[in-house]
Amino acid sequence: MSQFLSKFLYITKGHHKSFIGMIFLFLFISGFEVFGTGMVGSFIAIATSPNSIKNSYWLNLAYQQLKFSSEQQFLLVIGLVVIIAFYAKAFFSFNAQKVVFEFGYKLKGELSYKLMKAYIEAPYSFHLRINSATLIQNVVTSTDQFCIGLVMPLLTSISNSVIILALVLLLVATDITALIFIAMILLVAFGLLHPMKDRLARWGKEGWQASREMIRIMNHGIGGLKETRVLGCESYFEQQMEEQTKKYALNQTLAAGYGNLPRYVVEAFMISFLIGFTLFFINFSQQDKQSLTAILGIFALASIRLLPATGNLISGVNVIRTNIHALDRLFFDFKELENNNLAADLSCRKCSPVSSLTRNEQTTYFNKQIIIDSIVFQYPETTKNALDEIFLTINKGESIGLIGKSGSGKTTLVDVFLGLFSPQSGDITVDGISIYENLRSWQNMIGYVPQSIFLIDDTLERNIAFGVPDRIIDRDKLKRAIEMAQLSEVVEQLPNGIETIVGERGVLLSGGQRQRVGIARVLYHEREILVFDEATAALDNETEHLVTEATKALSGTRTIIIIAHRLSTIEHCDRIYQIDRGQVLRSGSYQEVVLGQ
Ligand SMILES: Nc1ncnc2c1ncn2[C@@H]1O[C@H](COP(=O)(O)OP(=O)(O)OP(=O)(O)O)[C@@H](O)[C@H]1O
Repeated sequence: MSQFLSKFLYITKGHHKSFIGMIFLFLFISGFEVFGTGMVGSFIAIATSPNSIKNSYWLNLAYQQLKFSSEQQFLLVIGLVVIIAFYAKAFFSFNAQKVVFEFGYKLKGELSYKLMKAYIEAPYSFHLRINSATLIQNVVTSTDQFCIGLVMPLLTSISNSVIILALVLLLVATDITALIFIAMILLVAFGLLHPMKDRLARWGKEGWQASREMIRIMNHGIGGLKETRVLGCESYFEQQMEEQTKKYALNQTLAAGYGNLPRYVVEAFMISFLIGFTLFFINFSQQDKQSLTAILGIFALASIRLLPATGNLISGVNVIRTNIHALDRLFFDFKELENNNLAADLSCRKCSPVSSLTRNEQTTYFNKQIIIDSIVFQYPETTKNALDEIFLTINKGESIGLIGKSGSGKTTLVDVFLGLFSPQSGDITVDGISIYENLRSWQNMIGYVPQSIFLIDDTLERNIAFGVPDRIIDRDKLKRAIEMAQLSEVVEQLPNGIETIVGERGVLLSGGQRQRVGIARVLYHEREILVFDEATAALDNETEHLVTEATKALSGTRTIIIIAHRLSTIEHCDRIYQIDRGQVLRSGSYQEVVLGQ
């Protein structure tokens, strides 16, 4: 319980005051509820026997003090008080419900946003370990389950508990025998809950896992649709999906179905109690039948209210148990990301906070030379260094070619250079200043064209001016970038020019066209240092020639680093580094390194 509480308080940081406010609101409403219910008992008692005014201390006091002239008049006023109390209760309950919904959905929105922000800003290494299906599942479903399946039921359960407690007190004040019966019923009801606790949590968790698997299977089957179709392995994914949908349906059915079981049992118990109590009263109590009518009046009404409140409380607790895994998931991710960021900051030796800098601000200046100085980098859970004291120098305006066998460390070197991985030792300096002093500023100088270009399902224009709001897209810059990336002809042929939607991951474009969009993107963003990771791999010979010409034209004005498999694309480079097992094997001009002259 204390663990639940500490996790809950951690996730709902900043909302604790609203929680306390709502609890007070529930207390206030239950006051109306109990007062109204108590008055109904008195109303029935006076209606059936006007003498009961004299038998009750409070009724008699009110009757005398307010100077009523007749019992009918008193009954009329009590009736009106009951009606007003219930209308007021209905009004406040409706608004309290609204407050609960507003709070729950607002919290869901906030958590989804916070989680997305935490994921997108998480160290790159975090994303190498976690499947994107889990992230989507957490942002969309786990936040839903936490807010709608845990926070809201928790609030309504608190409200129901307050009502139950108040009604029980009212019943106990009416007749002490009731205390024993009520205590027994509640004990049995909660006793029924206990053995189901772990099962409900398990069903909830397995249902969640099945829905995460469903997203993963969709990603795999549809994401690789071409391969799926050509290999004819649709049934493989269909079967996997069928398995998971069945698992999901089974677990959800069990959780939802058994979650309601105690409610029905309590209902049956309550009726047994009413009948049992009446029989007990008739046979053993010394009081007259009229007081039985009055007592039963209160009990019947209290039961009408007590029943749903108890049923709702039990269902609420069960819903919470089913969704408790969402609390664990969110807590785990928020904590892990917090620790990761802390660790990243610490391992980033001289790192200063970078978030205050926007993407175009720059405090790093590059006039002479970049030195990659004895960088050592090892991937987590591996024993070998992917980069082993690698040393490179890059002068401003130079074009550098990186070559080497597959697995030699070229991509890792570029990832460290881009600031995605923090090295275990060594440094990267720009004119003598470490890039780790302000990583964001360093990244603001770099444009990157990866092996596989990520295109959003949007217009060509938004894909090139990636991440720039429409209203500040610079059309001249866009036109220049399109021309330089040899895309003008492609744009002319597209049905809506730069307004053409390129489809998910750019499926409406050819591989070479996608690459050129990636190149146009870095050119649009006018970064000083350009990194091409096998950017020409998907180009046909003619386009490759055109793009190489374009990059060649940038030589001297930009500093360029190219990882190339086709040696012809780096012929024009000022210097070639041959990488082998995370170290520089050879360096020099194209003639020296590639041709061995
Ligand atoms: N996420 C990772 N976790 C563990 N090891 C990795 C990871 N990524 C790469 N490696 C390993 O690091 C080494 C260098 O890989 P890298 O991708 O940098 O090579 P590369 O020269 O770019 O290869 P290629 O030309 O095939 O792209 C390889 O041994 C590879 O297996």
